[in-house]
Amino acid sequence: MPETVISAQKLDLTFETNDGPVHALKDITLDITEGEFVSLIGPSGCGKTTLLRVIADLEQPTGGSVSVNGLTPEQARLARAYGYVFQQAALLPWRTIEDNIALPLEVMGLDAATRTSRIKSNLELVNLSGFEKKFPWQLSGGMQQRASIARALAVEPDMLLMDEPFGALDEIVRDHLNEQLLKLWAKTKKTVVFVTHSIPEAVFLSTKIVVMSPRPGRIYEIIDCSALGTERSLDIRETPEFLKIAHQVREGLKAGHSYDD
Ligand SMILES: Nc1ncnc2c1ncn2[C@@H]1O[C@H](COP(=O)(O)OP(=O)(O)OP(=O)(O)O)[C@@H](O)[C@H]1O
Repeated sequence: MPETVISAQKLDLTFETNDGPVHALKDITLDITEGEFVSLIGPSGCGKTTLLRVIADLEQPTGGSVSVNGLTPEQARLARAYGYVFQQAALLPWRTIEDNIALPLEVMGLDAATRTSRIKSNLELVNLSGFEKKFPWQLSGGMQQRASIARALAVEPDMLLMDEPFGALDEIVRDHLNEQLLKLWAKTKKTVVFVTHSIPEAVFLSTKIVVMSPRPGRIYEIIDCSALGTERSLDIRETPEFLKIAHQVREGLKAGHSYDD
């Protein structure tokens, strides 16, 4: 049996703002097992990013609990259990690609030889070998995101937390990166938690889709995508199985949303 690596139990988070409390997460209970690819999907403001940030110890819940690899989020952060990839690549413009990837490795105190070998192997993984001496601005948006994925992987985390990493890219580049990410996931066997607004992206990538709804942010439905198998090419998007799951997600989003309006 695969192990549960992320477990959220009755998670609640209310932000106190000048306009009053904002109930960002309500009663979130979710288990993610090792090696799963889980997407969080839902309309703007339903708490996707907040949930990811709670897992990453960037926000503190006001109720309930989360464990990551059996640790508290803080312990898991200190143990570098996960790499975090943001919507914008967030690479330092004055550092080359290799120096950007080296940064967290320097913070970890790794020696130069280990740093060099991790930079090399992770740039290979994201098909960016040969670009180590370039600066971020010399790379396309898609390449910059691949570099930021390499940086996240270089610390050798068990899991990747990805907050709309391809949201700012055009659809053709996004399709390509989705295919590459799926290959990378198959190769590295990391557990991935992935925030997206895109139904096709969620269905294409995921083993499980968490449909969320807003005000307060909560889980409306969890949809299993294992019927699509793990070997997926973009052509799969034309198949009845794919369209059926996409329809189910769309219906879930509609139903979850209308609940409030
Ligand atoms: N630091 C904060 N202070 C106050 N309110 C916040 C804070 N962070 C998020 N919120 C509010 O919490 C709710 C959930 O926000 P969150 O960013 O998690 O949603 P989301 O589903 O990721 O949205 P999007 O798809 O637009 O990124 C929103 O109403 C948002 O305004």
